[in-house]
Amino acid sequence: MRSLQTLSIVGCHAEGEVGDVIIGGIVNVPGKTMYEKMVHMQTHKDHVRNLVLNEPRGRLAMNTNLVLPPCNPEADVGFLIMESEEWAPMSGSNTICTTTVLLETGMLEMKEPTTHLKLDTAAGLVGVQAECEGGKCKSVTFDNVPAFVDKLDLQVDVPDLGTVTVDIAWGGMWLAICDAASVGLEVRKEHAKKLVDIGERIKTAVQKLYTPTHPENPGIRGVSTISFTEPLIEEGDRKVALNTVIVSPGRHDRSPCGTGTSARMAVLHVRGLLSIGQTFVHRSLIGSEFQCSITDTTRVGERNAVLSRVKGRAWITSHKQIVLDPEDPYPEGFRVGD
Ligand SMILES: O=C(O)[C@H]1NCC[C@@H]1O
Repeated sequence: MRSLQTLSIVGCHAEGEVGDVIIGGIVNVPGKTMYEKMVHMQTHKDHVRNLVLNEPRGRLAMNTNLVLPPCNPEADVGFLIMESEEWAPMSGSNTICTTTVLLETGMLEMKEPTTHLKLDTAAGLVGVQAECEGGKCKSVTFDNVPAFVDKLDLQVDVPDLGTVTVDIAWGGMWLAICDAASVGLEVRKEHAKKLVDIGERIKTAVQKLYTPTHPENPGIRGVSTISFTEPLIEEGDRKVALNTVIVSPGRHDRSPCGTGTSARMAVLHVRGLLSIGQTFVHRSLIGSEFQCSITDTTRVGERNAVLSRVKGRAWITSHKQIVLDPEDPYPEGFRVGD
């Protein structure tokens, strides 16, 4: 069969959030770093992201990862992350999916009971520890790039809503973090549509007001997602909280969101609510969990930052090939906004 593009993909989800993985069909991407490769794809090959994520091949609530040889000599493998509106520098659920696929397909050697890997991402090197048993990757723990607070209590005027207070933090992506109760909402499925609607409106207002910039890479700028949070509660010696992250153009992350979790841990640490080594469990809208902690503090440029560890699970859901017929009238797919 003739095809303008043939991509071999392993379907996967981490704690409910889809992170498919392209394991074949794209031979090389120019660039000396994963960040340069990401920018190359963004600039010259964004049609790949559209092809896999838009209808009729994709859908709004999913991501796709592209496995590549690493640039950093310390890394075992590199990967780029495609989300509905952007190429993300880093993503927690996608790290867990990509690791699971690499090990369960034999692309990288699985060592039981523990496989240690270093993944090269556009945001930096991410250390991964996979607990493996009987050929299954039972869980993936990753040491995220340093997370830090950019602004606490930023006041933003949101049309038809009023003044909303958010924290701005970096956890591999830039997030606005907002107490759900402060806008009259709760993190539960009954409020899912309202959370999306109000979340997108707050995020747009934040984007107009303020642009956070990564101190080590000025190309990484601007808030991508918003996390609505419920208060921290104590469960024995663990701290537990519910959150949901709204991913543009308007849907819930099904997982607790790894980048959001690291960003929230940075905020909790600065506010004196989470100390180094304490277990933090972050729950999603569907009740799935990441087990997390702060392992240490560090510096990023002039800022205090935390080293955060996040653990979650992923499952392979399919093996498929995506093709593009040269006569397909929608080579980049479409969205209808419903
Ligand atoms: O886990 C995360 O970091 C993410 N999940 C999908 C959107 C975010 O990248």
